Amino acid sequence: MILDELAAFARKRVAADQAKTPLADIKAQAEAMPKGDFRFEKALAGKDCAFICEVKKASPSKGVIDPVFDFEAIARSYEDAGANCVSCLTEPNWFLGSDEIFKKVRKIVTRPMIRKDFTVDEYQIYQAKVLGADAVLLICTLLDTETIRDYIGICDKLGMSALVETHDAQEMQSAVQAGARLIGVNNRNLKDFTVDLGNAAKLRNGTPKGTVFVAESGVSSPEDAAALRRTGADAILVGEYLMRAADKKQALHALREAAK
Ligand SMILES: O=C(O)c1ccccc1NCC(=O)[C@H](O)[C@H](O)COP(=O)(O)O
Repeated sequence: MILDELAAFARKRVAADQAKTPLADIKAQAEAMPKGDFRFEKALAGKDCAFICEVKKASPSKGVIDPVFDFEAIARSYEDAGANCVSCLTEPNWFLGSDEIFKKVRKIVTRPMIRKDFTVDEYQIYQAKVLGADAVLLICTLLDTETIRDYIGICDKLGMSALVETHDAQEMQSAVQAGARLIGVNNRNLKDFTVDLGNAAKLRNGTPKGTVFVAESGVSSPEDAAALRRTGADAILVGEYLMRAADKKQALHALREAAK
């Protein structure tokens, strides 16, 4: 399964990074920074549907999405379009992302940013903080409940948000038990890449009151955004649709209008 490969490669990357900068050092760097104010989750908790706009060149399911990938121009257009938050992939092998891209996007974007990677080690949370991230992704398929709780605890100390991603009822239960405040439902099945926008609707009721609920993946039209909003999404994470849009400002405007 691709997720196992992504996780195995993430562990290798962590080992290589640790050889250069040990855990104690990256942790000290992160803890010396001003504590964040959880602005990622706050930015998604308004009364209107919020949008997390993603910067990604490629994905395992789609291959290369944007061969030109002028990520600085993309970042500028998301900023100008009023994205509530920005997601930036740093996974290098399948998504063709990098920490360097994240840092450059960070310089352009004033909105809260999530470092989108496959978190398998606490090291990556400290690394994300040092990169300037406001949030990290914790995928339930890759982490047990206890580990998710521990990682949320690390994020809390740093003032960062944790977007805890689920795909089924069991994972939703794990996210809730771990104390997640920001829960995503991935509409894409990461085992076979099929997309079912109904997945978010199916799992919406499993989230406790006060949780910020994010519908992730598979939005390919304003009608999709409208449907997800009707199911109770507080926020929608959109990647490919915006990446392929020639006019990102207009595309985000249309999604926002539809989700009113
Ligand atoms: O998108 C994939 O192919 C994929 C495969 C394996 C693990 C994760 C994957 N996607 C990561 C994402 O979370 C999406 O980039 C994100 O939800 C946006 O999805 P979309 O709007 O469909 O581009």
